[in-house]
Amino acid sequence: MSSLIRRIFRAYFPQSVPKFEHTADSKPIKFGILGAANIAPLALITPAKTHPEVVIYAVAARDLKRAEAYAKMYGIHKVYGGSTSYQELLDDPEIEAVYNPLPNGLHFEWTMKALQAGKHVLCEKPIASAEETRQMFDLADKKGLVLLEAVHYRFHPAIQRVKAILDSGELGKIKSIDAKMGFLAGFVKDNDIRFNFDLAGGSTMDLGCYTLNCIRYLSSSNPTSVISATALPLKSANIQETKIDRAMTATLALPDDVVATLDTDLAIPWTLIPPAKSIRIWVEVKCEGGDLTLVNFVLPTFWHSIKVSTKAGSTITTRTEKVYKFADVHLENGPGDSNTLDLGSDWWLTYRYQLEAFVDKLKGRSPQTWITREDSIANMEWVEKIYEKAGIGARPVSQYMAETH
Ligand SMILES: NC(=O)C1=CN([C@@H]2O[C@H](COP(=O)(O)OP(=O)(O)OC[C@H]3O[C@@H](n4cnc5c(N)ncnc54)[C@H](OP(=O)(O)O)[C@@H]3O)[C@@H](O)[C@H]2O)C=CC1
Ligand SMILES: O=C1OC[C@@H](O)[C@H](O)[C@H]1O
Repeated sequence: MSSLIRRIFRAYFPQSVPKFEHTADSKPIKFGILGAANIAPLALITPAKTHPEVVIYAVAARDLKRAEAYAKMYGIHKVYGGSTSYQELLDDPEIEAVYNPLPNGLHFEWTMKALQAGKHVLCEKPIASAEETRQMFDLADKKGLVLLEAVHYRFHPAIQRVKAILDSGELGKIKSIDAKMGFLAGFVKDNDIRFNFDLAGGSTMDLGCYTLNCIRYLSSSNPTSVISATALPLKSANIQETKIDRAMTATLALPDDVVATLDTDLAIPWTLIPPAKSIRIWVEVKCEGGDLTLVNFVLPTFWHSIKVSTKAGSTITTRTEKVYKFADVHLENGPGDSNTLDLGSDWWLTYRYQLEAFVDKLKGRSPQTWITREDSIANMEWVEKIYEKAGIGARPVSQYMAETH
């Protein structure tokens, strides 16, 4: 328990760990944030405090007062406010990298504009439609800029350890993968961007992008078909949006007779949750020689558990692993540099590992993990196929006519 509290404390109050000071020579990368977004403190501002090569330099918000209050609260030097503030931030020559945590439906427009302005971009998940994603990476490539979809959980050693166990053959061939992510009702409010169809909301976009990504990552494959997909609409007195999937259940066929299911829910009814399942963020892989379950694959820093059961005849042997930093992990032929084992601390959030990789890429170093263009595009293709199969259609694409040169 004490290490749980210590991890959470250090993750949220990185001032408590040995500090570094930026010097005139250190020339940190100046980041600008588009929007005074709820997620930015956890996903970038706090992780940046322990990265010696990063400074969160500016924030833009549609309302100046909101931008000012946000900047004050998080110690951000420069503020842009008002209806033209996002573009003004992009035009700031001091800024080298832009974090785009806008609603999903605005990712395409503002990432394209950021790339046009010559900025590297860390764009929140789910990145955009598959076709838009292609255009975003084409432009990034053309401009020689870094673009990364913030699929943060993939940068953490816990999921990489799970992948290494599966790839090692210890459990034999994969038969099925079941990935779930959901929140109890009330966590997401009716007016949240996640329940707004025009802003490309829905649980498959918000949570399904993780579960699908996890299925694709652990199986090292893309689905071959969507066998079934059922969307549950949001039943709310305030929202009559039938195209918003409060919840989605989909079954996917994968190569080699692997079957996967994903389950997402932005408002799980309280009565349906037995206490043991109250953390509804897990992936379970059944193999010919045993099973593996990772509980809390998305935010493993706080707490997670990797349970591995191997079968030998009628004997089942079970062990539990926890992997908070790379030094804890056995990654045979693991990805990235040979100094992987030195990377990270047990309190590093997935976002801190992700920031390390983003900066490494930007500096021309070799990141420990990367989410490739192909990975981002394939994930969105299958999100769209799930929506089509469920009969509620893919999310609307942006009306923004991008300059692509
Ligand atoms: N990586 C992760 O773990 C997480 C990722 N996310 C992703 O981050 C993104 C933002 O999520 P979250 O921080 O919860 O979102 P917020 O509700 O905080 O919205 C983000 C910003 O969007 C801006 N915005 C611009 N136009 C609109 C509009 N028409 N309606 C509403 N907001 C608008 C607002 O900017 P302004 O301040 O200028 O008004 C707001 O600050 C999403 O893509 C989500 O999927 C979210 C949570 C976790
Ligand atoms: O990690 C997350 O948890 C909460 C979700 O609603 C959010 O969008 C997601 O990225």
